[in-house]
Amino acid sequence: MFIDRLVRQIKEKRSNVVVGLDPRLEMIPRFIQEKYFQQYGKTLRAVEEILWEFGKEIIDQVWDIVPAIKPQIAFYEQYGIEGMSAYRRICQYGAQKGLLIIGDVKRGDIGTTSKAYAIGHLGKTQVEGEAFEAFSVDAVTVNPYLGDDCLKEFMEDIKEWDRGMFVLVKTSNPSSGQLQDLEAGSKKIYEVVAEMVSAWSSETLGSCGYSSVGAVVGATYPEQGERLRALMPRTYFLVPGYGAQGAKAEDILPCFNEDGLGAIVNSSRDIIFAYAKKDQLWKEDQYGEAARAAALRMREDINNHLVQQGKCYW
Ligand SMILES: O=C(O)c1cc(=O)[nH]c(=O)n1[C@@H]1O[C@H](COP(=O)(O)O)[C@@H](O)[C@H]1O
Repeated sequence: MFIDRLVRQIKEKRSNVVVGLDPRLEMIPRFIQEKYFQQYGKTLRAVEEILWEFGKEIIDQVWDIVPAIKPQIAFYEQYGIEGMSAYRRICQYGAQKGLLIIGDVKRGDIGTTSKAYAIGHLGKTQVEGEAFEAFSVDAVTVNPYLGDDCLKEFMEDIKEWDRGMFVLVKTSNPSSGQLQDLEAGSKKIYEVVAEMVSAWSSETLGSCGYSSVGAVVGATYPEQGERLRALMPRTYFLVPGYGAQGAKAEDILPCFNEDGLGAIVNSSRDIIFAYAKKDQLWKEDQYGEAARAAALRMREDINNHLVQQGKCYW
């Protein structure tokens, strides 16, 4: 099952780090941009190759030290078909390198439309009896705010194709409390969503004891993280917000269970653009090595904190 593959990789690599691929064109080293603008002109075709070369190098540098990468589709989609082509090439290459791919697509719509999203991003698209993997990845992020019938459609493809999903429960952004923290009867909205996710989680338990249906829980809200950990003991958390959004290792500790498992922590900008940080001495063409060093630092930071709490699996 997806979750067993994830936990196996976490243990083998002793790493709870997910590298987020959120490529911002203007931050990609100039020498890569110039190479392809010379070849293809200032076109979307050039951008496809720039996104591909940049992402491939990051993958080459981190595949052996992290269990998963999380390409954020918006950063590709904004460049149209060419951007989506780069997204697909990156997902396929990451999978070839043995990484689990979490497509950060944040989809969710009425049932029938969700089904089409699920087929495109998790399953196989049928054409006259022939099956094609369009963007198929190991897991996707899903927006649950249309309710259960939306999640049900993703569940079908998760079960059929052995995939996973991470459902937005408590997001990391500053305004996340505006709706998610509202009281609904005696509960907060995010607690109601957590109960929904927990129910779906129980249908896809792997042999590791966790479920292929996970939850997104922002690192920037440690108190809510603790509450959610108690509400969803068997649900794996995808925890964004470490690094650039200000969360530290101590903030993500409540998202882990006593067994040292239960959470994977994403960082995007701080890793992939580590070479450009003011306090670093990296040259532009060392951007991949800088990303590897940043991912290793993050792995050690989190592992040291887990050890101090007695929450480690090794
Ligand atoms: O689903 C997500 O991944 C996500 C949920 C959330 O609550 N907060 C959040 O930041 N994210 C994503 O996680 C990544 C964070 O990027 P950095 O802030 O650069 O580390 C972005 O791709 C966001 O879209």
